[in-house]
Amino acid sequence: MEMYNLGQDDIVGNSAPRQNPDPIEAHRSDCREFFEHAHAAISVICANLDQQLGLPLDTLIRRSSIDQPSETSLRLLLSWPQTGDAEVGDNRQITLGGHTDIGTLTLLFHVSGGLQILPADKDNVAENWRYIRPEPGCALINVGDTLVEWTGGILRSSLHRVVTAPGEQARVARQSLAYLVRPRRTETMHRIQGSDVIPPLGEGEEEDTRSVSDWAAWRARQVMNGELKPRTTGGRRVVTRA
Ligand SMILES: O=C(O)CCC(=O)C(=O)O
Ligand SMILES: [Fe+2]
Repeated sequence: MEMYNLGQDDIVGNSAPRQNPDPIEAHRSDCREFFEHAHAAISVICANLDQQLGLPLDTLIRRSSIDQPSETSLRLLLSWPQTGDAEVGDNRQITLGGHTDIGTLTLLFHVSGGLQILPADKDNVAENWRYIRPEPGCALINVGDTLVEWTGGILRSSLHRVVTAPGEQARVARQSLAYLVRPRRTETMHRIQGSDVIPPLGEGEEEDTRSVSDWAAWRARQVMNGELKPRTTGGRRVVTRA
């Protein structure tokens, strides 16, 4: 697996420009347009979530504004074709290990198969992972861990991974794009207040006062050191507005 992360701040001008590889530098304005479109799509999703969560309109999108510094990025992923016998399930290679996305929302653009999720109530064994078939003309939306924390576990971030695609697709390179939305840097991990849907902190629960960046760095470190096993989190049942 090869990947390259293109920073939103770099492309839209929230920070000094970085020197990216030539094919990107030659298409800076296309990249900017991509970020703007992707952000517009995220705004629609956030507005719907605001409504469902009983929050004032724009609560969520204001926390991920495109013109404020954040760690939002566009990840370009490439998995090389698998050599050998990929038809046999056990021989499939895992090219991106099981994880949850750390930010708020992810827009995933994929054309060939290979993405799998582990349904929330299932054990992490090979036969329980399900392929997610790409739908022509559609992007896949993932909820990330930050939104789970902000909503007191109402929203769910699912464990997912990339393996060799089924059938003949195993013989072609797989390319995908993940627009990984992170909150603006000034935001904290405090649970969102002012909603009658998001539960208040319960007994024994403590407010997480860390900045989103400190929290994300801590979490990534924990996963890397093996102290935290990535798993699906959140998904509390609540009554939402019609
Ligand atoms: O390439 C894919 O389909 C998934 C990528 C992904 O999960 C990620 O970059 O976080
Ligand atoms: Fe992911």
